Amino acid sequence: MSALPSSHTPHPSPVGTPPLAFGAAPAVNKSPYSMSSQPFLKVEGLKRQFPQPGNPDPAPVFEDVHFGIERGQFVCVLGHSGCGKTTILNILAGLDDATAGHVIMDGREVRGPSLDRGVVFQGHALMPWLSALKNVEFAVRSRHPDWKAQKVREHAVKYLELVHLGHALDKKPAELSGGMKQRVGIARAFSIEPKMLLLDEPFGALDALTRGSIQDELIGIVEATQQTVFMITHDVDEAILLADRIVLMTNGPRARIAEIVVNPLARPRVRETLHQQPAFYTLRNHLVDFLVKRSREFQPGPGWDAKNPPLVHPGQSSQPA
Ligand SMILES: Nc1ncnc2c1ncn2[C@@H]1O[C@H](COP(=O)(O)OP(=O)(O)OP(=O)(O)O)[C@@H](O)[C@H]1O
Repeated sequence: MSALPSSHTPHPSPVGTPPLAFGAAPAVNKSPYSMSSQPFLKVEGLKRQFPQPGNPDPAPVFEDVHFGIERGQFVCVLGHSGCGKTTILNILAGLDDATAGHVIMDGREVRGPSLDRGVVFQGHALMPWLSALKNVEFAVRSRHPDWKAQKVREHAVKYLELVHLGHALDKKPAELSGGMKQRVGIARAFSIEPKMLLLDEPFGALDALTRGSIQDELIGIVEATQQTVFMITHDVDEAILLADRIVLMTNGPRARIAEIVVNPLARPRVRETLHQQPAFYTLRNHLVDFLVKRSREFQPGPGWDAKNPPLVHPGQSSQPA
């Protein structure tokens, strides 16, 4: 147990809090080439084991997981099904407890759900009896219980407009398409202006066209707010489009972080022209090669250190993170 102050709050929902006003970004270290020794989010020695009936000591899903995220960084995690990505996200959200290790965010140990962290899951998790607006207002009120109704409404509308849902404020989830529901979920998570946004394959169930347009909206909001993001995806192109860094996990059980890949593609990134950048295919091939081959055959080489996974610049030599 760490002596650090806990970031646990009595709020039951992990929907988020505002360390920064919308548009007023803090100083951000977005350099893809440096990582401070005390990053904004620090994951140390994380391990998760799920004891089973008759087997109290099964192989852990993952172990010895260490990484950091700087404030304002967008980090994607890639790895095969079952390596523990969602479990890691749940632990970051404070919705699950690690068997060993801990997570420090902004100097405090994560020990439960908090409005400091907004979560968007693949399933939209909206309240079906409330309109899009009321769903977002509910989150805003939980974050700002002292705000008057008009202020709550204006704040909620602002975020729904950012995801182009200004015309659908009064529609209930059953009246919205899958993409629109995910947009409401994204507006809700951003509306409480969390210190950290956790996205668990939020676009996994959407068709390619809808997925592309929501990705574009996400890029716009993240750039405007300098939001710190941890996102799970199975889509290599999505990771290349969105991430500053891509965490590559080996297959489970006993999954670990093999390496952390630095995305060299300049921002702002435009989906339609990204593949024209010379570094695009080097990066893409590197990620696909990992998923197809190296994720299952991973053998730590000499000098590989779980506490300091190599920071890889595809096409160049690697260095410790
Ligand atoms: N509550 C639980 N009890 C027992 N086993 C669990 C529990 N939660 C997760 N697991 C197991 O942990 C492993 C990792 O699950 P997790 O969902 O984190 O993987 P993942 O990498 O996110 O997979 P996917 O990409 O398919 O979503 C799986 O084998 C899963 O069955």
